[in-house]
Amino acid sequence: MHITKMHGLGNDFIVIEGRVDDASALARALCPRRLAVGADGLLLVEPSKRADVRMRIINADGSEAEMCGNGVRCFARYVYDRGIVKKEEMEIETLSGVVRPRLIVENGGVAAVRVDMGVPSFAAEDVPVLAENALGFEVCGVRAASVLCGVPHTMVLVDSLADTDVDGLGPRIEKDPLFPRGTNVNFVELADRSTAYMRTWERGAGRTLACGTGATGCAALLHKKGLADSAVDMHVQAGVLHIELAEDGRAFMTGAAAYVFEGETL
Ligand SMILES: N[C@@H](CCC[C@H](N)C(=O)O)C(=O)O
Repeated sequence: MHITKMHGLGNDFIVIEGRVDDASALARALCPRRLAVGADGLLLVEPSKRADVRMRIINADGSEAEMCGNGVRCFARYVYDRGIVKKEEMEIETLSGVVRPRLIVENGGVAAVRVDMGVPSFAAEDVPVLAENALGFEVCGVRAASVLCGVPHTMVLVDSLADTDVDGLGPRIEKDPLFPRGTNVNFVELADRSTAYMRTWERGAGRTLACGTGATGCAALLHKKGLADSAVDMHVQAGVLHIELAEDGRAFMTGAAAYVFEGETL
């Protein structure tokens, strides 16, 4: 099987075209690090009746997620570079709806990708604890807030990321009964109104180096709480995601999408 390895700020994916019989089993076979190719998830390229192309994201543990922010930037670059979609602005169908990436092309190459991520939701049907959500609620002994940005996210504001036990607290919050679908967990240290630092523990993938839907959802939460402006640089471990929040609630994420290698599985 032909595979392409890509990453968005260190959040890495194996991109596969063509029919896959058991995507969950394939993710569990290919994603383990050291033992296989190694990745946070699979991105499957499929035809779409509603958009230019369809993206499926399968987490490393075999579960299927509704959306993936870093993944959709990689995916957009992939389908553009291969002529599967011959447009710099395209529509990609995901399980959470249609997202709209725009490729930023410089000197004939894709320098970055800006994605219209839609409107992050704080609605009662999307996040389980709306009444307290805007100001935070208690989970696993810490204050948190939730947002749906394609996938469910929980944000914990911390004074110091260096003093935060991401690997200890992350999996406990991910599986807390408060979140029937599970949740991604983002620990955020706010530096000023337009700069934040974050570390993420992902549902179905564990600790990752970056999370696009997480950065977008957290910027939207910070803005909603009055703690941040409408443009925020979210610093993840391997770089920066720039998030812009429009008056109508839409969120735009801009960041890199890079190739690692291509190859054939044995
Ligand atoms: N890393 C992604 C999110 C991938 C899905 C997530 N693990 C989930 O199950 O919700 C991103 O960049 O958004």
